[in-house]
Amino acid sequence: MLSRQTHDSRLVQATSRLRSTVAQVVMEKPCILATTLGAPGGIYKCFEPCIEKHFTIIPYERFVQRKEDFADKIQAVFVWGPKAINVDQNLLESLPKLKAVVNGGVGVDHLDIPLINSFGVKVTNTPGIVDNATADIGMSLMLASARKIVEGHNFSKFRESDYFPESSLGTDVSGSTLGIIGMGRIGYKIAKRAQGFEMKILYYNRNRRPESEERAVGATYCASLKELLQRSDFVMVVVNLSPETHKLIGAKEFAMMKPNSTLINISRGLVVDQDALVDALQKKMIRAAALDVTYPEPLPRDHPLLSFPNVIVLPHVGTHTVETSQIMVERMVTNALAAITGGQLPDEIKA
Ligand SMILES: O=C(O)C(=O)CO
Repeated sequence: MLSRQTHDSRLVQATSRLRSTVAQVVMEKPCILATTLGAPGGIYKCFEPCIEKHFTIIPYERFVQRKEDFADKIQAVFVWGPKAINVDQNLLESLPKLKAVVNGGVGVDHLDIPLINSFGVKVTNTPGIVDNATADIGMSLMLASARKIVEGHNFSKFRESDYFPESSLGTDVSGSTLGIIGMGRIGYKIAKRAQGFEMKILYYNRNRRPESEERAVGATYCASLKELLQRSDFVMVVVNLSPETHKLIGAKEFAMMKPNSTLINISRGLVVDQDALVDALQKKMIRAAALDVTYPEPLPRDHPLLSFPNVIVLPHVGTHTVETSQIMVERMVTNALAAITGGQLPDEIKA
């Protein structure tokens, strides 16, 4: 029989061996820097197992505290859309082994791709995966605004009398005209859905879609933004943010819209001039607005846009479903693995 002392000392040795093996295994996996995935929204927590199969996750907050321990181990930065930390010169200089900046979502306007590429680092996104969820949020916002869903809910919850006010009357979606600005993959999915609501569909896009595609969703091309704005009851903004689309919808454009029209923005906040939107709402130049995106995000709680009963503001949740986010994370992992192992990147974006 072992003495108690020998037994204890062997136990200590075995535990320490186990710890160092575990540490070694953990460290053998490539490290990724997780920016915003670990934000209070908890997204990162939901998808940890999928990432941890292949990588050791270094949350940004831990990295900042112990840069010297992690800097030369990190091979990919995970960025969850525009709410991410800035992948700037400083960060890039501090990560000598970095192979890829892996973005969850399709828009990459928050990334300086030429700068990142100049460090020999690749950039990827997750195209295609986000289309249905983002189109759904556009439809949800249009329906919720038209039928005053948020106001109805607030009435049920906070009412001071039992009489639903006259101002609670909404507006019809079925049979009305939807103008889609930006007819890429998401715009097209919106047109498909709107067809089911028997809407007249107009679109404005850099390139006209082939006639067969227009026919398939019953969409009519507008040669000018002005024509679309003048004819639409609902204007849905779906373009990418670029120098050409920065504040594309401003005072001049609001003046072209129908007084009973609704602006829906599911692209990027900066495509709409928010001061001009506040002004248009104050002057009743449009009926309402429904926004998934703003600048900044989230909007400060005392922002004038939050004071209008006819404005709905979401905290940029276009892709926030369990299913879509799961597939996005899986795709981010695939892209990161490809970049680290020198394989073919499924979704590389070049400057
Ligand atoms: O995919 C993106 O870029 C989004 O922002 C979805 O809302």
